[in-house]
Amino acid sequence: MNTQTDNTRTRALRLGVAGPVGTGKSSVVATLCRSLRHEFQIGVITNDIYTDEDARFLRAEGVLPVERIRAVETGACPHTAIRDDVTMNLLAVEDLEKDFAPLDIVLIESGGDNLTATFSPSLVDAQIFVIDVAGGGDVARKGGPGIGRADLLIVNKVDLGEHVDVDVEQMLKDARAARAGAPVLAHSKKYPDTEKALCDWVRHLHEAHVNGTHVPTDPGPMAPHFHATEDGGYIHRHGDEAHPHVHR
Ligand SMILES: Nc1nc2c(ncn2[C@@H]2O[C@H](COP(=O)(O)OP(=O)(O)OP(=O)(O)O)[C@@H](O)[C@H]2O)c(=O)[nH]1
Repeated sequence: MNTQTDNTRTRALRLGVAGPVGTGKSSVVATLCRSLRHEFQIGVITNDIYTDEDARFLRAEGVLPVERIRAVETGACPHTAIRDDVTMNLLAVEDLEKDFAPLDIVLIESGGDNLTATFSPSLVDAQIFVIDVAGGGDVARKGGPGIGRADLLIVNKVDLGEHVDVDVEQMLKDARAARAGAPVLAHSKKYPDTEKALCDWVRHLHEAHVNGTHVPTDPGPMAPHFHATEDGGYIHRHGDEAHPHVHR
C-alpha cells in the first residue's frame, strides 16, 4: 500500500521548542528524546545562527542515533528561519521524515533569542516556549506571544529558585495569569517528576495529533523589532505581518 495515500497513517507530529538564550531548550529536547525514544520514532532539527552547537550537544549526549539529529545553520536571526521563511527548516524536516520513515515526532529547536520568537504554524503543529527561573522572576510577567499563547509554557530550572532569589510559586502564578488557562509546567532536569509530566504532555499531544483532535494554533507574530549588520548596511525588520520584511 502506498503510505503517502494511506489516510490511516499520519505524518510525524512536528513540535517546536523556542525560548530565550540558555533557558534549557536543548536540555528539554534531550529529556524528551531520552525518555520517549523507546515509545516513539523521533528525529530532531536544531537551529543555530552560525554553528551546529545544539546538534553537537545532543549527539554527544547520545539521546538518539546521531544521524537523526540534524542542524540548520540559519545564517541570520533565528526568527527568520522559524517564522518568516521556514523553507530551510521545512526541507530539513521533510528530508528527516523521508530518511527515517515513519517518524512519530520531529522536535524542532529554535535558536536561542529573546522573548518574541514563535514558530510559524506552517512549520510546526504545536510549540513549547521555555523560560527559566535564572532569567528572573519577572520574566513571566513580560508577556509576548510565546509566553501567552504557546501550546505549553515551561518555567524551567525551578531547582534554582532559592539560589537566585526567585519566588518560584509567584513566577508560576504570574505565568498562569498570562495564559488564560493554557498549560504551564514547572520543570527541572533535576526533578524526575517534572520530566515525567513533560513527557506525559507530549504523549497526550501526540495522541491528539494522531486522532485528529489537536487543532494547531498560531501564537501570533513576534513583536516588531530590527536587526542591523555591524556596519549598519542592512536592516531586517520583523513583526509587521502586512510588510514582514524591510531590506535597506
Ligand atoms: N540547574 C539547572 N540547570 C539547567 C536546567 N536545564 C538546563 N540547565 C543548564 O542551563 C544551561 C543552558 O542549557 P541549554 O539546554 O543548553 O539551554 P538552551 O536554551 O538550549 O541554550 P541556547 O541553545 O544557547 O539558547 C546548561 O548549562 C544546562 O546544564 C535545569 O533544569 N536546572
